[in-house]
Amino acid sequence: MVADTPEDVLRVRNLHTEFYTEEGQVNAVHGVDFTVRGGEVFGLVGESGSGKSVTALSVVDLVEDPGRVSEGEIWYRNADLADRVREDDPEAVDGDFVDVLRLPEAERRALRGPSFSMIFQDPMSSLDPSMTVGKQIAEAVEVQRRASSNPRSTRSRTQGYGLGSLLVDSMIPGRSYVSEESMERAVELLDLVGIPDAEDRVDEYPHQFSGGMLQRAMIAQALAGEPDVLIADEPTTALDVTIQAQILGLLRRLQREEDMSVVLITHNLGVIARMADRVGVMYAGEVVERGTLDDIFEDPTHPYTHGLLGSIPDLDDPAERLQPIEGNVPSLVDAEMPDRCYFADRCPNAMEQCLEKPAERSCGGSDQHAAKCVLADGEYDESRALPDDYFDGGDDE
Ligand SMILES: Nc1ncnc2c1ncn2[C@@H]1O[C@H](COP(=O)(O)OP(=O)(O)OP(=O)(O)O)[C@@H](O)[C@H]1O
Ligand code: NI
Repeated sequence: MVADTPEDVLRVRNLHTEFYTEEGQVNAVHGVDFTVRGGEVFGLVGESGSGKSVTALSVVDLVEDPGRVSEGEIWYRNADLADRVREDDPEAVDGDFVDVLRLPEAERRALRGPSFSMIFQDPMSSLDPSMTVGKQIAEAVEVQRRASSNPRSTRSRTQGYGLGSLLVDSMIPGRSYVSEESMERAVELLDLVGIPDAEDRVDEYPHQFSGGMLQRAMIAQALAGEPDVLIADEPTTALDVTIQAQILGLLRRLQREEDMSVVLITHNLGVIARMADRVGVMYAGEVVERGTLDDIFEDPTHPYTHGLLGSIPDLDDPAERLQPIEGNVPSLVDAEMPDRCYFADRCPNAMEQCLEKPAERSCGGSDQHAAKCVLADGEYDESRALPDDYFDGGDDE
């Protein structure tokens, strides 16, 4: 399938994910919109706590208690799935797209592997230390095989052959089953991700692998289901620079060769610059700016994006320049969230208009370039600037 303009694979709309804690409702993801196209790298960037991971976990249905997706739509393009679902729940289908948030639990879980797959900063969050690397990958292959052997049967899907239930099965001693074929595929996958002597290493345990090799093994496991979308959450943060570059190169190569979309989550704009086709910038649970790599790097609109890019030098204290933006990530506790632009108290360009919550506006430039900021379609007006001490002792600390 060759298309001139890549089609959307994922359309996330107005996503809200909240945690219900003793401190109150935490709005980790608060009205997030973004689109991922076929075969691209979509970068999600933002400071710690901005909601990148929770956004990703919401897509793959791994948000843990006390968290819950409370609102929004996650449209995933999959014609077969759309055909199957249409009859039972026409509301959940739009052309070839299915809103996965409306799928029954088991059906949703079954997407993990063949549709969406996720890798993390710590490979040991995905790998079991007590099982050989090869066997773990082979098991992930089995999941895919079972899924594709019966692609049109809603019934078999709803019985759930998600990775979770499979892992539970395999934990019963003697019950674990992987075919020779799957094991061979595991060797292929280890080879594909650049593990030398894959044939031998397939029988080794995770502790026999170096950090970089473990990361590769986790990627192999994530690829076993031949996912349409691979979500990589800070996949290289824990690695030294050389290995980091290798893993990023690997992800790029795989994304091209396997025609897979990658959602790359990082707080490192260097990684984004090197990898991403399009970018979403997150702040306080929102995507505050999105666009092509050029839009974001050459023509950033939101002062937060400027701040991340380091284009606002801190003249008062050069030592602080390593810290991207002054001030703290705001509280996401619902009751403490102000009814205005969440960035206004840190914004060098805050104006009276910013005391109202900004809607997303088009920035001009590429048609995908948009920002939740009054500067997207207006000029900075010094005469309406908020005084420097406006927020001191006000609704913020
Ligand atoms: N299990 C949880 N319980 C309560 N709050 C949570 C939980 N998980 C995440 N949050 C909240 O959700 C917000 C977003 O967290 P998230 O992990 O998505 O940030 P992030 O952008 O991925 O940051 P980092 O770069 O540090 O990984 C945080 O403010 C955090 O307090
Ligand atoms: Ni995170």
